[in-house]
Amino acid sequence: MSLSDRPLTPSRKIIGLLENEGVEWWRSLGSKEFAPLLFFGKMEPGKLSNGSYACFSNHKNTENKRAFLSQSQAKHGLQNFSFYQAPETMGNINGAFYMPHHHYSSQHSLSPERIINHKLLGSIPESVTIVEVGPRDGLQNEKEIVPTAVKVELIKMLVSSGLPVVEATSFVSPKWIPQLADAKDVVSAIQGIVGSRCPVLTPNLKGFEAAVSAGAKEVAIFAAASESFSQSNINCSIKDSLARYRDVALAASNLSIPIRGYISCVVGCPVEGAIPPSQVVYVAQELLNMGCTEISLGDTIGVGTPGTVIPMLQAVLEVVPIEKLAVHFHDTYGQALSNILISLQMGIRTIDSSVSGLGGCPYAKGASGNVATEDVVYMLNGLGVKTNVDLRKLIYCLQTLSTGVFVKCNGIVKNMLVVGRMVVFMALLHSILAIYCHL
Ligand SMILES: CC(C)(COP(=O)([O-])OP(=O)([O-])OC[C@H]1O[C@@H](n2cnc3c(N)ncnc32)[C@H](O)[C@@H]1OP(=O)([O-])[O-])[C@@H](O)C(=O)NCCC(=O)NCCSC(=O)C[C@@](C)(O)CC(=O)[O-]
Repeated sequence: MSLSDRPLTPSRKIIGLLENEGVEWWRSLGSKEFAPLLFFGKMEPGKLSNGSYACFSNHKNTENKRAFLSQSQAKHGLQNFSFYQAPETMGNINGAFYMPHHHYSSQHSLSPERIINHKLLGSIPESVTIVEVGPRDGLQNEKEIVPTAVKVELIKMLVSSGLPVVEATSFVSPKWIPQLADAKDVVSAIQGIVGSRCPVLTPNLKGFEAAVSAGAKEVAIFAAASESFSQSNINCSIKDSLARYRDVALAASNLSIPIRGYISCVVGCPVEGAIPPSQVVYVAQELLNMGCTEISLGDTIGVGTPGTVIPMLQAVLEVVPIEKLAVHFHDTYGQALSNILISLQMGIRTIDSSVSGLGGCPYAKGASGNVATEDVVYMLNGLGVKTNVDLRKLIYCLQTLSTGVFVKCNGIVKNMLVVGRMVVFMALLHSILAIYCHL
């Protein structure tokens, strides 16, 4: 679950209108606290009962102030409320979202000096590189195929939020992953992008050559620490995969193309269960030897806890320099942030994540999405760690995902491109409710 999906809780209770005029008006009613709020789903008046006021306003509405509701009004007035809509936001959903103009701001109460000297925080790096994997890891897992133009738009929005690396797609067999069959078009369309690196996955030389001719400047190969997972994911043994990857790595090195190496199932496999750190170490050493510039350790099915992740990281750190390591956690059991925190405490500076927690793994049934990028950024902001990511822009991207372009529903992003379809549905629902209430 990402920030945007969470229900209102007492700790997230304050609802504010973020236009100055509205805030002043609200203040005059006695409210002292303001915070941006974002939520999805139908809003229940009861959840607004926080001793404050619920306020919704359409910025274009000259009757702006009347759109504010007092708490008691809110209880009765929400079925047809107008809501704040940022000028740049598309869509209109009855009770669906509230666009914040402000950052979510997580704060810390320690000065930089105190953080450095703190016994638990002192080893956390000053800055972290976030590798956004949503367009690849997220979209490869969607049941419906997302149109190329939408993918490209998503990548551009992610880049514009300041993410330094946005993994764009995979040059894999379209028979295996039809969702990414348009890899060539996606890569061609993002050629003008500046400011972020956009690597792509390549499972073999065929994929590597296609990626390079489409314009890819960085690639990633993906091995596994589990024999069964290697078979189901890339249809060969670990040993054979490493042989294939040596060819790719050599070709990449000849063209001075940086190559990242993934290792899947670093703590657990859907078939084999617990994976011993020694298996991860073996694959990591091989990837390093063939020239990988970075190694990303994937808890593919999200079963790791600090109890398994720490020994695995300690073992890998014996062979891979820390600056070459990245971590890639899925959030099946809500352990991703704790695993990231301990990775940071161990000095790791590269974190993979996926906007809105998109993802899963086509070959690991039940694996939930990657840790949500917005949650990672929120935590890092709170720790005073620099990421270069503008959380407001990221949230805007996420909202576009959830409203104009996709609708997120029970953890699955369904490609809708159907603001229209949705609005019609909502209008119908609204009419039915109105008739029902009238009767
Ligand atoms: C590896 C293969 C290709 C082997 O697939 P295969 O069927 O064993 O290979 P093949 O060499 O026998 O080829 C079969 C067909 O695929 C074609 N082919 C072969 N290679 C390519 C290519 N590169 N691009 C396009 N087409 C390709 C090839 O030309 C042939 O076409 P046909 O003659 O039948 O018409 C296949 O198993 C595959 O594509 N697997 C992809 C699996 C995948 O993408 N998994 C998800 C990514 S990994 C992941 O998500 C984990 C990660 C990274 O996020 C970290 C974590 O969380 O753990």
